[in-house]
Amino acid sequence: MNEAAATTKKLNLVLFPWLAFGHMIPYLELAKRLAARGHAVTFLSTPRNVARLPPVPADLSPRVHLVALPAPVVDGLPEGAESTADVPPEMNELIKKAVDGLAAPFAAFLADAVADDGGRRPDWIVMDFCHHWLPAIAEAHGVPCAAFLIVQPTAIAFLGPRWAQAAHPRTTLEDFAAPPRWCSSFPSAIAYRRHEAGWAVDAFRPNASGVSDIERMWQIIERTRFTIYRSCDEVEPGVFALLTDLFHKPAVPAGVLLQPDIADGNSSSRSAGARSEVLQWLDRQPPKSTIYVALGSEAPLTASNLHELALGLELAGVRFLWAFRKPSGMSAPTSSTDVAELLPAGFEGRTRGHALVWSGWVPQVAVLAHAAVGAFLTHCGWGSTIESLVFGRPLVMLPFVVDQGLIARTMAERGVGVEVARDEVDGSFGRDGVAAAVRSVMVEEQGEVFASNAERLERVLRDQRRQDQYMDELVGCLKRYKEDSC
Ligand SMILES: O=c1ccn([C@@H]2O[C@H](COP(=O)(O)OP(=O)(O)O[C@H]3O[C@H](CO)[C@@H](O)[C@H](O)[C@H]3O)[C@@H](O)[C@H]2O)c(=O)[nH]1
Repeated sequence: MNEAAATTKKLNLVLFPWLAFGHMIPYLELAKRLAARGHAVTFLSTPRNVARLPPVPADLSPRVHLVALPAPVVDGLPEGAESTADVPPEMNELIKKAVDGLAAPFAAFLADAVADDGGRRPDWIVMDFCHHWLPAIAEAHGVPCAAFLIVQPTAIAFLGPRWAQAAHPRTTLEDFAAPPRWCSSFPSAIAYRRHEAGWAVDAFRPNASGVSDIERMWQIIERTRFTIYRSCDEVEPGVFALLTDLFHKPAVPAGVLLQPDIADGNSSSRSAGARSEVLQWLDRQPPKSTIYVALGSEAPLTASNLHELALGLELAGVRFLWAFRKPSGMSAPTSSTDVAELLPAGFEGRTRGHALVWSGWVPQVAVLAHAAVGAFLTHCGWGSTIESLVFGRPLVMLPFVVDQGLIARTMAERGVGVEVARDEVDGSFGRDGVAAAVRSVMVEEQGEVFASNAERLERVLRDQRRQDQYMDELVGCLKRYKEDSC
């Protein structure tokens, strides 16, 4: 193909995320950006997940095909459970078994697409961390694969490639509480705390799905041509060069993948009543007066953690909007009375007037875009952290599992927030620590430093031209690496 034809050629891509909405949504954002550049995308999942995805804008929908593979039956998985949102966190391994059960339907889908002479042959398959069986199927049909990982790139470097684990084996909590030798460019503070490191220890061990998470990820990175990440050098300077070096494969940024119209708070502030109720409450609060509190759905909070958090917010004496989730192991609150029962006695009465505890879905991006929000108390999921940075909201950080501790350390190093003080060994925290962290960001003088650092990063990340350039460069890689395997 000559150079001009290669530049204009439109690609046909298959995107296949992990069965979790925190993964499907950024994959859909990637799909939309590829479709906006004229490429065709087939988005694979299972029937209930496809039905629950947000709609694709009409101008892009002709080029984004949502395809539902039949959901496999997995022993122990409740009927209709097709994503991590449908099961308690301890059942996530069964969702991985469900992913593995998609190998045969995927093989049939690919054989059919490759055989089709109507132009459905994929140029690329882009997959998530857990589809370790997929590259072999794709190789048999001569279709190249790329990985798209939506956790923090710094955390992937910290967990390291296979050779690093062989050369410097890590098995204990202490091992993961120290900076790895292969990340000498990291600030020394970037490591798990002992109480968070159990997640990393477990990730290196085979789990109920039969394969460890790290083994899945290593195979994906090793057997694909390059790895795409949801981040950019402005957020994590130097990490892409480090990852390319560590894994001997190109590590390519996709940018922050935040929809500009949502980013401006438009589309998400209309529609469903529950959404607008939260935003209407924010409309009545003064500018930058309110801290938004949300700890994701996976945080292993205990009832006592929940009380200390509540009492800490009360003690801080600032306005707050709390996207309330029940601690795992308890049944989900269905009414405001249920929520009140999970909170300290009298809490709602004492905070009414300057706080809203909301147990339904919160339009988080629109909330973070709202002028009344001054900071975000977060579990440091990568999606939440990026959303906060794009709107220049400083962070009060309470990380628990996966990459969250490493994200918190990275953001503290960048000066955009502070962690809630915790016991180093058991991870417990108290109301005084919560109140001190909230006040240091929302009330005290040093809060201005966090806010101005966050605003500086916001300005850089809102440069849409730069973000578009990341996507154009990614498309360039898809074209280049299709011809020359790397
Ligand atoms: O009421 C809600 C609840 C969630 N969200 C959205 O849901 C996403 C949550 O994503 P994230 O912050 O990444 O949280 P989790 O899904 O809990 O995070 C898991 O996945 C992340 C990768 O995305 C990892 O970094 C985390 O460690 C892991 O726990 C965000 O886009 C939120 O805006 C809402 O809009 N409203």
